Amino acid sequence: MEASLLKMVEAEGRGRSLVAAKPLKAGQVVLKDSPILLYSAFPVLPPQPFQAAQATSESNYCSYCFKFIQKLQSSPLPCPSCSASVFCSLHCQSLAFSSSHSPWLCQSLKRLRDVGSSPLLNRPVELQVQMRFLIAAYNLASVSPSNFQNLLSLQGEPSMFIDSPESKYNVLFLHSLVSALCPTETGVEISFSVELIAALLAKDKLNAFGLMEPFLPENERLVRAYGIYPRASFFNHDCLPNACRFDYVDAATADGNNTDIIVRLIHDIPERREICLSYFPVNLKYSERQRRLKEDYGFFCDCDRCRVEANWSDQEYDDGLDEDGLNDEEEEAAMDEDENEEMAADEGGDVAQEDNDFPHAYFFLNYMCNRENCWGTLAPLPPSGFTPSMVMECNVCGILRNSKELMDGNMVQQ
Ligand SMILES: C[S@@+](CC[C@H](N)C(=O)[O-])C[C@H]1O[C@@H](n2cnc3c(N)ncnc32)[C@H](O)[C@@H]1O
Repeated sequence: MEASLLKMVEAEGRGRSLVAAKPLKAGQVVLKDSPILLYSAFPVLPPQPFQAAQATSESNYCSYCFKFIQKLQSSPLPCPSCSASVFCSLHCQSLAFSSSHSPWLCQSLKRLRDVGSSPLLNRPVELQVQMRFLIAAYNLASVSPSNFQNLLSLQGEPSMFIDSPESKYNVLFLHSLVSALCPTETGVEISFSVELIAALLAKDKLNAFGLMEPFLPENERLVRAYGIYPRASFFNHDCLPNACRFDYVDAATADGNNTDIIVRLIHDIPERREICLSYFPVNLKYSERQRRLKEDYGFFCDCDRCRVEANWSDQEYDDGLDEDGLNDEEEEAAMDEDENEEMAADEGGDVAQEDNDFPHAYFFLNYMCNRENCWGTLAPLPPSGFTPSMVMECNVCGILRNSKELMDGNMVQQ
């Protein structure tokens, strides 16, 4: 955590929360976090019958850094033992062998992938991916006990997975698989009980970030890998976030940390204001947002936007919403807000948005990407010194736009 920028506080009804330790600027990077655990989002066993011509499969990605291998110059290096895991370079391979692809994990995956005897055969994809997470977590306990403790310190209670008979059945099944794979003589001191398996699944569900495929307007954007980012996990949700996260998995990063996530501020933030991300695209309707927050994160959202939209009927939502998701009245409100902001900025003041009936209108016009089917959030590039950047970057499609020309849809570069 950038201790000078963020402070962790306990907030009533929201648990640990991150607040600005001082006034912060639009575009400022408030956190760069590396994963303590990464695992593939692909099922352990390929779908049956396996389509060789399938556009993407596990072997398209480096099993260590999750870069798209076909984009790279060098030919991929399969793991000599399990061969289903491939690496983009000798460097990634040797790092993986001493961490995420240890001999135990490699053997476990090999057993689970054996179509003749795998207990995961014909099991749902979600269960197979949960199994991947659990063996990665067990492996973490062995190769890095301190990072495993970090994982255990994240929010997530076993009850989330053992209170309903169906999810309890899955936990018992996954527990039996993990137990069968665990060596009797193990360096892991923690017992992987049913309760721990349920707690780990809950921690994964509440805290994992998805590393996504690049955006293509005509395709649904799939998750390539999931990661546990111990510090980024402390950001709470808001349906109108003031920060958003970026990742650059396929980029050639100088430090080799291509799986890091970077959290940047969308606009200026005063000291002590909580910094929040949105846990999903901001264009979702009130009922859909509340459903996802309840089912996936176990809470009811009472943010400014939800308080306004709670009184809307579905009809009101649909009436007259145009491409940017705003109706005429809202658009006018947002335009006024825009003018207010310019005036406030000229006067060196802040924009008061609290009393706005349409807290999202200003946000949608200024910070939501208007590229077809993108629904990403725009944040300025980092300021240079005290000078704010006029270039906004979309955290989904990556497009760069000049903030003054945003409403005309002009792009700077792709
Ligand atoms: C990724 S964690 C965020 C950090 C968490 N508050 C903690 O103490 O570790 C997600 C969990 O935080 C809580 N949370 C996040 N946003 C919230 C909000 N807007 N209102 C209430 N609880 C929230 C929920 O319990 C959610 O499952």
